[in-house]
Amino acid sequence: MAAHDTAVDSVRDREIAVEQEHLDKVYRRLEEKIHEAEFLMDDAAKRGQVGTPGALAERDAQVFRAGVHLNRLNSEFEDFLFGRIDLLYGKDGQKGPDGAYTSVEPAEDAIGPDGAAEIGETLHIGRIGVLDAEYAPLVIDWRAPAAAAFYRSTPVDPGRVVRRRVIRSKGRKVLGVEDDLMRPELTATLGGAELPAVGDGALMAALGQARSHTMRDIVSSIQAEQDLVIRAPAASVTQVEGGPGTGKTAVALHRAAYLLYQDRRRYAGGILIVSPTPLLVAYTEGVLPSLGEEGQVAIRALGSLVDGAEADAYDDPAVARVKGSARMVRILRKAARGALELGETPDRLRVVAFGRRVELDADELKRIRQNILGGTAPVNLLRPRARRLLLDALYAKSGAAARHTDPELAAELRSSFDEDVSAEDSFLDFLNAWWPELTARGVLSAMSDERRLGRWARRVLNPGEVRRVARSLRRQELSVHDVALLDELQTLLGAPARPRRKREVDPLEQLTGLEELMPQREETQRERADRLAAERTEYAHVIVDEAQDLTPMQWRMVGRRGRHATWTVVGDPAQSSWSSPDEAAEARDEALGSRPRRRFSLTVNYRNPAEIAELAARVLALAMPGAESPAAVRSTGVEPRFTVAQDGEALGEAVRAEALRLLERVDGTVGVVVAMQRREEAARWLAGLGERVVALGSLEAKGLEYDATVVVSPAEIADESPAGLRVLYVALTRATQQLTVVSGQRDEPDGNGVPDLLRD
Ligand SMILES: Nc1ncnc2c1ncn2[C@@H]1O[C@H](COP(=O)(O)OP(=O)(O)OP(=O)(O)O)[C@@H](O)[C@H]1O
Repeated sequence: MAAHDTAVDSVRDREIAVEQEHLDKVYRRLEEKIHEAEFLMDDAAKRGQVGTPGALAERDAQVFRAGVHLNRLNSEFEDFLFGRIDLLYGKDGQKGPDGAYTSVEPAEDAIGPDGAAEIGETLHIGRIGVLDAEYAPLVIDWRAPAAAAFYRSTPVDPGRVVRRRVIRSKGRKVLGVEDDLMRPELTATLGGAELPAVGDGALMAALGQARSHTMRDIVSSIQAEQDLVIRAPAASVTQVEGGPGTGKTAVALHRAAYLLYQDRRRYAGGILIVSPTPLLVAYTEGVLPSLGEEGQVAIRALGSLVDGAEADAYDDPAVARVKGSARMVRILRKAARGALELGETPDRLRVVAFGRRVELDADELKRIRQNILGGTAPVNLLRPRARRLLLDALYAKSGAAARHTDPELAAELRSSFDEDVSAEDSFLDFLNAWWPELTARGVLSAMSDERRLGRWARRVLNPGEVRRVARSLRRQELSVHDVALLDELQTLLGAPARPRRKREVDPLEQLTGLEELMPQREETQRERADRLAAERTEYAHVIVDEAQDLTPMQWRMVGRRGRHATWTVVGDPAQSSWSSPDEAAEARDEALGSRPRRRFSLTVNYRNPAEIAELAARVLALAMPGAESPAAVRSTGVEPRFTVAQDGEALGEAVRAEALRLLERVDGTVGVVVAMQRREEAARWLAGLGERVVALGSLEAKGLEYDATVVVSPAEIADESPAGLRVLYVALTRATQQLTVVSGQRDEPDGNGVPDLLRD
């Protein structure tokens, strides 16, 4: 080893030892706190044995606090200290509108004339804050205002930061440090000794790591432009655009954690994160617990937003195009009302009142129905009105009204008439049949009858569209697009009155603190989020990921969940798989209303190496001429690979061989992206290759990433739908390291195997 390397290593070792010392101190403090918490619980349990109401209440409060504390400490114990900044002397910052400190300039005399500067303050940053026994911070929470400098400082705009350090640790052991000097021109000293810098920067180390099937948090390497979004004030709408791999999903998730930290009370109303697919939900939902949240956040796929529905099937593009379009609103309105006539609708009402037979015939009933439906109120909620108008008509027909002129007597007579008639079985049976309680599922399946749907969709859909939609609704399973229709129907029908669940009053149940501590009663974060979500119909903040993909009907569905919310909307128009972006934009504007918007854009691609980004840019130029690709932050020197296969069996063999080859070359995951109709076939091609490799339909690849990907037949993917080129762009931007494109004949590969669509 060269002398120079040895010297570097010894500096590194010394710096690691310095951080180890600090981490040890933090752990000692955490242990003290755990002992305190345990003592409190113990003490509380003893008091509990006394059993007086006062002691019980006190025990409850203490146990609760101790329990929460212990839970937090235990779950945050791993790897929670990750950063450090060394700052010049300066004034305390002032909070800007986004909660970050704005006044970050050093004091006037912080830097000497010769560029010498003494470090005035050192802050350590972690996933939660820890104070020492004197209440001085040992670690500050990454979301605290003072931590913003860790993310925002750059050599161009360093503020007070001289050195930013990322600390890597595992359990109690510090493994490494990576420094960035923000003011390399200074001769900075700390406690009289020169301030050293080691490592090549933490970002690159993070980006080069192998990918697993779940996303990691990026708290130790959030970049300045991302931090601005994460801490943007929650008022109104925060709109974020950025190309593939610019961290939109990561930023959206960290923003949820930040908002909760910053205003826990407000966001106890819940944060909803809407994701396009269950795969992306599964990929991202692990990120939040590691950020220390407690279940106020619900991550839902578009197909699971409606209670009781869990859809992940896709309609074929032609059907999806109709079902997602705002044209459906008119059809559903008709269906919700027309469905009243579906059963055996009686065409005559006969009752006996005051000893006489009174009857309404078909014409009279029809008029009454039209009168009731004149307004826009939800159909199920019109039932009381239906009852009243029927009674009015029966009363008028009975001639009883003529018997009394005295208003008081007339009113009495009328009410005893109503009582008489309403108690009659024949009247109740009639009402149930003539104005049945409708369910959204029932109406949706009524739409599967082609003739009926044709009537409801007259002048909205053409006969071909009616046929395809009706046929798709005859399938057993719900599709993702059906869910937005269900939600619309639920609004049009009005919720049937649901009996409120009564909570058993069990004194033990009320001891929330005990719940926290007893393992058998502990809810997982998922369960808690599910329960809170089920009880919630609206949220305090709604985050929409991959927003470019929401159809107009989906925007309406999501909009209902955030009528009074603030919003964060992240997306990339170039990745939109919806064929009519203008129509979707209109629906989005309707959902977001006139709230003011703040726009941000993210410009750096952290996922794809330059070699892959460059290939994808060719497709972007076809899909959206003039659109700019984000700049790739690194390059690997490995060019994308092209292979050619005949369609059919040879294609499967070529794909399998490529997947095997890539499995040997990367440590993490391999994703094989095929056109939607080849999904099942592709799963068979890859059978037995193990869990590291996954087959995906083109639409399922949204938002995900793999160490290596195989994109199968670009032409097939591009031809799938009018938005096919944009879907292909998504497919080509999933790899963090290596990409192989397998072409079939249809791709018209050239002599090098490069398909027509990907040629320069
Ligand atoms: N500051 C960062 N530090 C480390 N990794 C980062 C950073 N920002 C983004 N990444 C990584 O880059 C990858 C892409 O991020 P993410 O999936 O959030 O991008 P995206 O903009 O949502 O992409 P797409 O539009 O393709 O879905 C992820 O692996 C993420 O962890």
